[in-house]
Amino acid sequence: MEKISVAVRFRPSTAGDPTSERHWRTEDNRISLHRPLGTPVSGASFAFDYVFDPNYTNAMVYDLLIKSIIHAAVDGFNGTAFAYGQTSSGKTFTMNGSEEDPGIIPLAVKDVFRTTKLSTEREFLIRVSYMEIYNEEINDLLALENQKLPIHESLERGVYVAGLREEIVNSSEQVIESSAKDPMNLGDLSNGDAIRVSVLNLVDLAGSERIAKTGAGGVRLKEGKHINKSLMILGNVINKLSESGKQRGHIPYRDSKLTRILQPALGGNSKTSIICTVAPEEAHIEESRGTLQFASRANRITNCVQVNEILTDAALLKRQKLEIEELRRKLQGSHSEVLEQVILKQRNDMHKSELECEKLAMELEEERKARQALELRIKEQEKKIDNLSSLSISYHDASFSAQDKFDSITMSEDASVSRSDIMRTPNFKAVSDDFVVKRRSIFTGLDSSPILETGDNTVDEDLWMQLNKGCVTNLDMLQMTPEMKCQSFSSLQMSNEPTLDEVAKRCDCLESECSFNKQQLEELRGKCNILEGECSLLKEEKASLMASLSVSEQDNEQLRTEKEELLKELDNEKQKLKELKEDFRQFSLAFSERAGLQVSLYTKLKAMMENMKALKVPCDS
Ligand SMILES: Nc1ncnc2c1ncn2[C@@H]1O[C@H](COP(=O)(O)OP(=O)(O)OP(=O)(O)O)[C@@H](O)[C@H]1O
Repeated sequence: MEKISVAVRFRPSTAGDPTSERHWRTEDNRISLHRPLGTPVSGASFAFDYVFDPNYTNAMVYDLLIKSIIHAAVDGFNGTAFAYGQTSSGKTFTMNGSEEDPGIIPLAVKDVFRTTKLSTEREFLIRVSYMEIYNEEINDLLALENQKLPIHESLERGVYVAGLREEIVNSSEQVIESSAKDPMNLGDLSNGDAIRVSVLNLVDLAGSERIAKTGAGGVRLKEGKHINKSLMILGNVINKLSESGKQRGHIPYRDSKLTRILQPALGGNSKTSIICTVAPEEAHIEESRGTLQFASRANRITNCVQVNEILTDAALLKRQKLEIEELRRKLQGSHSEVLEQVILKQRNDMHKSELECEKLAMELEEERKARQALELRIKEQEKKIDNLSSLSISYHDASFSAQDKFDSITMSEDASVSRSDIMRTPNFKAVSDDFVVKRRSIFTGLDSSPILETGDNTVDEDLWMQLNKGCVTNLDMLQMTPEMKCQSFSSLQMSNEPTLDEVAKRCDCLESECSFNKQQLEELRGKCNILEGECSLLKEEKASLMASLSVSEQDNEQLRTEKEELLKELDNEKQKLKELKEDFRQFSLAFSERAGLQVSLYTKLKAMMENMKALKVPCDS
């Protein structure tokens, strides 16, 4: 996008009119209208790309405003420069200039030839046409028979005047001086390459003043009306284009020949500069304000500029080959492959996480089993503890009954050994010499009371046996240690069943084991919870992976479709290329046939001429 450049140019005031200084004041690129006393008029201050006061020469105006357009035209961009302003404000002076101060058209023409000659890489063909728009009719000024020419539009040429003569020129001297409209085609002929064709319009418009002000009548009035209409539509087009996109609406390019021809220059594909000429005198203030408003609106227009290329068959072939290569490259390095890799990676990731999930599930299962086993073991141990406890209680009861019995047979001299002491700590209290078993040779009649009223602290062997109810005891040992203390008694008593001490110890042991197992169980539960959490996280991850996989697969599907379309396009292009090659071949054939025909015609003509000459000779003689 490129803005239209707009400059305002003041011509010198007519001799002896000092009023201009008082009204228009310029400062850099600003102009403002002031009252005779010097106060600024509101709404009459303007800013442009350039403001040229009368001190600026045409060459300076050209350098600052037009030169870049001319150089761009040589590079293949369309260019337009036109002057707009009321009669006698200096349009023609600006566009054509004088001998001493050549205007934009001669300066541009010279510059075109100078620039094209400097170019060593490209060849140029310069064609010039020259026309006027008069009463909404287009007349060719190079071929006066070409009148009322129509405007056509085509894809290759855009908008153009059909039938307008175009002269090929090789130097600036050959270019016909113009004062109306001067479109110049700059064709860049580079062998085998695309041809750049740019159109340079250099336009000198008619005066923009209102027709009533001219006081014209008759033919002049009709002419004025057309000019007026044409410029009014130019104003409308500029107005519309200066508005923002939505408000813009329809642009009435087709309402006049001028706007139709200038269409590319106004909001189209062209670099455009407008020079608005202003007459500085007081009498022209209103017209000047109108010109400045026009300029101000034009300054808001943006064009869309691009190089114009026309392709020769060879260039077209080359271009299409490049396009096909490009399409192929696109297909090879297409995004779909990248996406496929992404999908593959996602699948791998998903597979990994599935495996991890399975592993975790197995671990969890093992942990669960271990927990169950542990719980079972704990239960068994608790049962055992219960059993042992009950056993301990029953044994305790039993020991008490035994004790009671012993109490009755023990001639205890130490009353300090109490029942409760024996119950709590059966081996704790040492009872000295209070009970000693003594072997007896003959023992009978023990049923009711095996305790002998011997008066001493010994019992015989059989009694001992009966009291112990078959416990295996080494009585020899007992005999050998007849003075064995009560402390040994319990071991004798419980040779086959655990002692209370052992039971208590075992209980303690089992309890500690149980509490350790419980602790372990707690730890396992915690571990299980963590594993379950991890497992659910993995499940979530899996779900999101599945979702992204399905999105990727959709993308892939779309890309596959695109790829297929591209392949179809490629096939079409190949087909076109084939057809073009065929056309080219046909064309070459036709061309060579024509060349042959021309040669034979030439030979025939030559022969005829010679015949005629031969016939003529006898006549003269
Ligand atoms: N910048 C300038 N410096 C010197 N003289 C100028 C300048 N601009 C215009 N003039 C003179 O002013 C007069 C009117 O200028 P010109 O003929 O260019 O006006 P115009 O706008 O083309 O008028 P019209 O619309 O009738 O063709 C001419 O004599 C011209 O030489």
